[in-house]
Amino acid sequence: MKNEQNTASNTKIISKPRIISGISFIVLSVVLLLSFISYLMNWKADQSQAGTMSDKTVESSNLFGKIGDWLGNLFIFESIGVAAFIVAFLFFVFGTLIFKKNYFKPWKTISHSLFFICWIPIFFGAVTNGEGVLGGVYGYQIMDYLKSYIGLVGLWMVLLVSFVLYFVLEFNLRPSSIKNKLNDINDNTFGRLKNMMPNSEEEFEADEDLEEEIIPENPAVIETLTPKTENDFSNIKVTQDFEPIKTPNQTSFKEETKESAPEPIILSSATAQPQKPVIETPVIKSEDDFAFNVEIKKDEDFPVSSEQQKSDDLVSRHGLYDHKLDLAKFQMPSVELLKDYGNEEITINKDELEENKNRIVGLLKTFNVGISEIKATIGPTVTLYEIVPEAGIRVAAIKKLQDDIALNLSALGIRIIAPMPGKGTIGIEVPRKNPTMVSMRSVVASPKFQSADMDLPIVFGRTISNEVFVADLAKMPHLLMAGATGQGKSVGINAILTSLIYKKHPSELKFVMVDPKKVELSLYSKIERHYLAKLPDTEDAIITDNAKVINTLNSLCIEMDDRYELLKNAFCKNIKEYNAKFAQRKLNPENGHRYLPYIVLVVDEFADLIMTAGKEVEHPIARLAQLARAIGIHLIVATQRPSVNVITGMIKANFPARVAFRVISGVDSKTILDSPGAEQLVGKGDMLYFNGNDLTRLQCAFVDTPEVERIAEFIGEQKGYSDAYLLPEYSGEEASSTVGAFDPNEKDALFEDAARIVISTQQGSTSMLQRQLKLGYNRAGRIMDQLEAAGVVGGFNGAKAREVLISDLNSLERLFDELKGR
Ligand SMILES: Nc1ncnc2c1ncn2[C@@H]1O[C@H](COP(=O)(O)OP(=O)(O)OP(=O)(O)O)[C@@H](O)[C@H]1O
Repeated sequence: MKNEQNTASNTKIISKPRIISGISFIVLSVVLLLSFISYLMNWKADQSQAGTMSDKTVESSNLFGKIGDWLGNLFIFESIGVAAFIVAFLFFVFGTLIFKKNYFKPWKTISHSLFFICWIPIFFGAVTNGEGVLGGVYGYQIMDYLKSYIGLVGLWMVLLVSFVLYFVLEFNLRPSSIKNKLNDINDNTFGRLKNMMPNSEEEFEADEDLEEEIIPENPAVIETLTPKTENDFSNIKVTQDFEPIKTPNQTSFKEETKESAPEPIILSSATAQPQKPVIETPVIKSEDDFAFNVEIKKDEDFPVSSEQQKSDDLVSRHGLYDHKLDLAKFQMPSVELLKDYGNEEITINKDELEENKNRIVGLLKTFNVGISEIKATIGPTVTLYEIVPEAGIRVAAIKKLQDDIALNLSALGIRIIAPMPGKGTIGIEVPRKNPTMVSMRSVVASPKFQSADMDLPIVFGRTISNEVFVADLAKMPHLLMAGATGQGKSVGINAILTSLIYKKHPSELKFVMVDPKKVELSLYSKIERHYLAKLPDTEDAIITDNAKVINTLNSLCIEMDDRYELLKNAFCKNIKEYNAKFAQRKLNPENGHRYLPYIVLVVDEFADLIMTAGKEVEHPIARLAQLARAIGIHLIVATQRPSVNVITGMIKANFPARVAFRVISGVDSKTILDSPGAEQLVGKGDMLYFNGNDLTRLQCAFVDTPEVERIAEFIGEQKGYSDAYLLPEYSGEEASSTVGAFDPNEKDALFEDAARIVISTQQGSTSMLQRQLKLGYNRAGRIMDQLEAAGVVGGFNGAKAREVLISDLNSLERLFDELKGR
């Protein structure tokens, strides 16, 4: 309807003079065409009549009489020979253009025509050497002129070269496109011929070869597009009422049906070259014994892409790819390997409970804080007293009493949570006199952990309400741990590693272990050929030398980049999708695809590393922390000294999940958790877990060294891989040059504004800073260097913009605070 209206309005726009001139041009083109044809047929007679226009006694043999003669003589004989037909054609083109019909592209048509109007007469002049009318006088004379200058051979060369050049320039012909065209022709003709022979083995192989040639990189992704047009025949139903068409002869309608039905097109993502599949045509035999081929497109008729077909075939022959097959007999460690520490049931000491309650109530009363309700929840290490204050009592007033309450209860580790998140209460955590130990065995055996449907489940221990607490490292996606010496950090790391080992097969998980203290992680060397990753040509998988850490971190960055490349080629968003696709045999190992295990980097004493290697360690860690989550590299970084020069803003910004064991001061607690509280913990695995939003107090599960040893031995005794998982080689020269340390005194006045612009636009570009802040290049460049030194952006990256290392403005503000504190 809309189209009709459009056409109607289009017709109305054409004015009468336009119609008249359009028709005139078209009529003139027809007159010219017929006159020229007629002239060519009788040119000798017609030519002899030239100049007898006014003589009525002389009769013309041209279709258009003497005018026809005259036109033919003028355009063909006296000028451009048969190229005159192009003039007639141009008149026709002008006519259609006046009618606003876009049958021809005006400038292209004119330029093509002009070329041939020049070339054809000379060509025919050279072929006929001036005999006849094909080249016209113009053609002959130009040819003659050229011949006298450049000779006959030169003339032909000019003609040929100009002809070839014309095609090359006009149609943008290049050797590659010619090859593609030839392939197309080959595909369309020979391919079709082959397709006409169903079940032919050669046909399948040929297609497969062709497919492989076209999509070498990623043969897996082929989309099938089914054009849904008005002509789509998918809804045609052959019913019993169908009356066969009766014709006396044997007739086939196959050709006709094919023409009208649109053919499905297979578009390969790599080449986007359409290929036409064969559609089977059922043959209906009519009474009259003629073959009537009807095409019915059913869903199953739509071709499955050959890659899909291939992977389906492979899966049906060999089943899904099993990454565990190399170590098919590997036995996961049993819970029995962990020590049973006896009864872990929480015993309620009513006297202790009552005493604490009375003290709290009494104390609050002396400070005029009325309580309407009090409730106790007993956990393994602390008891949580939840208070509902009387109406009108300010939370801040209770918060202020924290020290007084602690003093009065004469207990370490009192923590006041005012208000309790999600509840209308105030929480007071009071450590128990006899805490219950949480064994690793009890939490590993718990249904919550056993049935945890997570990529990298970690069972930390138990919450304040004695529930098993399980978190997914893959979601964190990196973990920062801090705690003063002797407070349970090493046990915590062992608990994390043990949880992962209990849940993941060696083919699914690899650890890169950095242990500057040399003794903490040495137990794990026994599982080197099962669970550890290392640099090629290194002896020990567990890295104790700080110089080697830099190489390993940079090698992990290369592994990360390689993995991103693999994911990109496989059109996958994350490692999970990628591995699933690999298991379905959709990714060809010959193209570098492989099953990707998760890699967990564990750094036991980060402070030590930062002190010795500084930015050289900080940069790759920050880079990994920022980018590695999608490709399955996760970081666990632990430190004894949570000071700001160890846990820098750049590190903190990229580690949303944090664990704090007991720390020495409130400042340390603020550094690690962004809030106080960790200094109030009681130690021995009492910890706070911060997931970026909520703070949860947990009792870490206890796993002793002999238990870890037993697990490592159990795994180490089993058949492993021939070597540890090898990381990509890294040669130190690749290390990027770094700018000096950030100096707050030399900070540009616009430093913070510039940082905010960079973070909000996520573009580390100097010219963008120039534009936004209206600065000269030098100053913008200086600010960019300062941003790099502060860890806001990455190093200079050639022509590309610098990598932005901080993802949001909140993290940036925290970095500013931290920089001010330096
Ligand atoms: N979850 C826990 N449950 C019970 N006791 C614990 C727990 N964690 C630690 N402990 C006790 O605290 C001691 C010290 O723990 P751990 O070795 O983990 O400390 P650390 O923080 O690693 O110290 P360092 O940094 O000096 O190595 C342990 O030997 C153990 O007795």
